[in-house]
Amino acid sequence: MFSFFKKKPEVAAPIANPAPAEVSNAPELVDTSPLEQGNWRDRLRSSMLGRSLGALFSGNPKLDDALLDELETLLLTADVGVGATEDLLNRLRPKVQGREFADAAALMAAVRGHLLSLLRPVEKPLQIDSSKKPFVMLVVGINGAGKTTSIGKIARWLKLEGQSVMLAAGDTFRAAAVEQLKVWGERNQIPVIAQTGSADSASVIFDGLQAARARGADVLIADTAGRLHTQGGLMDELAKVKRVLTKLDPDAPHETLLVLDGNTGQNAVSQVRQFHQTVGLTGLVVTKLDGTAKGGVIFALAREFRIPIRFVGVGEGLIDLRTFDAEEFLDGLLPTDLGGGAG
Ligand SMILES: Nc1nc2c(ncn2[C@@H]2O[C@H](COP(=O)(O)OP(=O)(O)OP(=O)(O)O)[C@@H](O)[C@H]2O)c(=O)[nH]1
Repeated sequence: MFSFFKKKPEVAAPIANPAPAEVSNAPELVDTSPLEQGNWRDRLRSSMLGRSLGALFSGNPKLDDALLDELETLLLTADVGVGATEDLLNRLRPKVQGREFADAAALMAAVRGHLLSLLRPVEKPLQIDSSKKPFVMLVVGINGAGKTTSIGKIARWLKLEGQSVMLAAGDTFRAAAVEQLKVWGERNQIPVIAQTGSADSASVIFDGLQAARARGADVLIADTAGRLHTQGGLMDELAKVKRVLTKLDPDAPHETLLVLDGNTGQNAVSQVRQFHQTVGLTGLVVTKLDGTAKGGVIFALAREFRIPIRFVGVGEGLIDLRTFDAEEFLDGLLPTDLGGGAG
């Protein structure tokens, strides 16, 4: 018998199931503009990778081995990772030695082309499969990565796309996280299923799925408590959440998203590995790329795991989410003012 039948779920927001047409008129929505795909450059320009590549390639430097050594150091420092850096350098070195690049801008264009080829395979936007009703998204990650904030942003985006969304407050460790989720829900008229005094995340999420089914919601997004990927017991709890969901829907969750702080550096690689082993990830969200994140870890992750990057977080506000677009990301990250053939 499951202990999660004992607690009575609490619904923290109006149980409205608005038709898509009502959504954009809902007065509670703070901002009804869709996700902006523009202004990536504004948001990403302070990243270390962008700034240091700009400095390296400006002033038309001599194209030689010393420049490539500097490029190598720069990429490693910006968390691009040893594998991805070596791949790039192994391609560039013979071309630089054979004087195939007319100037720094042409070399920069080759760097961009290589980085783009790394990111292309992970540029797979989230698709909500309407045959799964509700489509269940489980959101996991370490403490403070930005899970709850990202859920608020994704929920708002889905609602603007015409989906009816419900949230399950499965972060039962941190009372403030439940409150935070309720605030996101209230602002966007999205029901939030929570339990008072429950320590069992699986229980809340199970209730959430039952409630979402009962109300015919299109999407259920389940928050979970932050945990270190090295904490075996807490990781087991996530596996339990998955098991419990399959009691109601053998295919659930349909999307398991790991939220990663873009400032985490190479540790992100071990986070992805551990979470993937425990819950089988289907997508990544990389947050806080608007700050001074080094910005390179996305390349390391793309090369190592090829798990789709669904979204990136570029700020704390509800609209500060972007569906991952490799070209836009590179345009935002890489310097543009070298002149010549860097386009
Ligand atoms: N600048 C910036 N801040 C962000 C972004 N995403 C989240 N944050 C901030 O990061 C902090 C942590 O976010 P939460 O959403 O509470 O993180 P969490 O993973 O739910 O945290 P736990 O519940 O402790 O595991 C908050 O101050 C957010 O405003 C982002 O894309 N950019």
